[in-house]
Amino acid sequence: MRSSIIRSVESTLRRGRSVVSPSGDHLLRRSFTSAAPLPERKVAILGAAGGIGQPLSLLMKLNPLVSKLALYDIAGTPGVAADVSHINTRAEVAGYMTEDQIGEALEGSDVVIIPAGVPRKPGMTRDDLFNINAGIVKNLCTFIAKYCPNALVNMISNPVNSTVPIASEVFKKAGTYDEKKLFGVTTLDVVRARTFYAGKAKVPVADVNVPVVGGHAGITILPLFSQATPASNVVLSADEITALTKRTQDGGTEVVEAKAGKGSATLSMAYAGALFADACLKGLNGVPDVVECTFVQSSVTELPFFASKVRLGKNGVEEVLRLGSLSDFEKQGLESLKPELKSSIEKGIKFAKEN
Ligand SMILES: NC(=O)c1ccc[n+]([C@@H]2O[C@H](COP(=O)([O-])OP(=O)(O)OC[C@H]3O[C@@H](n4cnc5c(N)ncnc54)[C@H](O)[C@@H]3O)[C@@H](O)[C@H]2O)c1
Ligand SMILES: O=C(O)C[C@H](O)C(=O)O
Repeated sequence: MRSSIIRSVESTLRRGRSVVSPSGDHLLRRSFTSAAPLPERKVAILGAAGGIGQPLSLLMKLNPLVSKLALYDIAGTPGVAADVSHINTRAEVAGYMTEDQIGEALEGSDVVIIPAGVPRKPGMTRDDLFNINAGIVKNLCTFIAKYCPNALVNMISNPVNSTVPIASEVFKKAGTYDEKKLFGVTTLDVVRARTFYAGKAKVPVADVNVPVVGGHAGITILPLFSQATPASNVVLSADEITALTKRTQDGGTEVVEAKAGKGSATLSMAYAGALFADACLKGLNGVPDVVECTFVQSSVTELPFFASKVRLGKNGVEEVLRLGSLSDFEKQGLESLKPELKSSIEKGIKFAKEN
């Protein structure tokens, strides 16, 4: 017997409503209150045949805000595109492989999501991926500047703390940089913080919100549990907050170790990437009050890039929100993360300038 949730998803899709919401906790929340036709929106995924790329392609095919889905990878895209294209949802799917097809994949894109590059193995830091992924990201961003300079770019490839600055430099060189349109995807940190907090605070996970600020690597990931909602149903000790913070910071490593050499988070990342892309599409479509944490050009601290809550709108970033009040523990965490984040940002900028 078909469950009521499946009937509800189907009827939501028929009405052209959003299936995933940026807060991730109300799967069927409507993105529009009127029955106005949805605008055409093209999404391109670069690295679409990979561990993240495949489930992300599936989730974007399920998103009724997407009218065209372009799947690009250096290998394997025809199979992924053929497979996903059989799903009876709105998005028209096309697969592209090799650089002579990347222009067609990118042209007309509103949002470009980049999960291209190598993942970690146990014992590695995200920065250990720099040597390979910096070149991949730089090359892909050169094509973005050429074929879809106005697209919102969602950078997933690690190390995000460096790949976002690399992208900014490539776009600056090409004369296409718009700081409102470049995002490091840090949604997985928020997804993890929500899950871990709900377990300890004994509150329903679907209701939880926790801002995560800073960057996306180790101690640069700073969850603000003092701002978590709803309030905990049990008193959380300082030790418990420290443990929750550490678990959020080490969430990626927890998965890398559990996968024991077979890569890093792919399924939870695809979910998080789909939430963030959905938020970008809603912003572009004029849905009000779409707020997500993301790593962007920022003046919230003295660092040129920083993750914090950002209001998304028709042009991408509408407003970078301030951090709000922090506990003493979080203030300390903020000061401790700055040197590492600064050096990762500078490393990315230096690479892009010299190569
Ligand atoms: N931001 C985050 O929170 C987050 C979370 C998880 C993983 N990641 C990062 O995402 C990246 C991808 O992870 P994965 O598990 O999907 O890896 P994967 O190896 O499974 O897939 C990567 C894909 O990228 C493709 N690729 C390589 N070079 C390319 C190029 N020049 N153009 C297009 N495609 C190219 C590969 O063919 C492969 O299909 C890694 O760098 C990983 O560290 C980030
Ligand atoms: O940990 C990784 O290497 C992948 C990703 O950044 C994550 O947070 O899961």
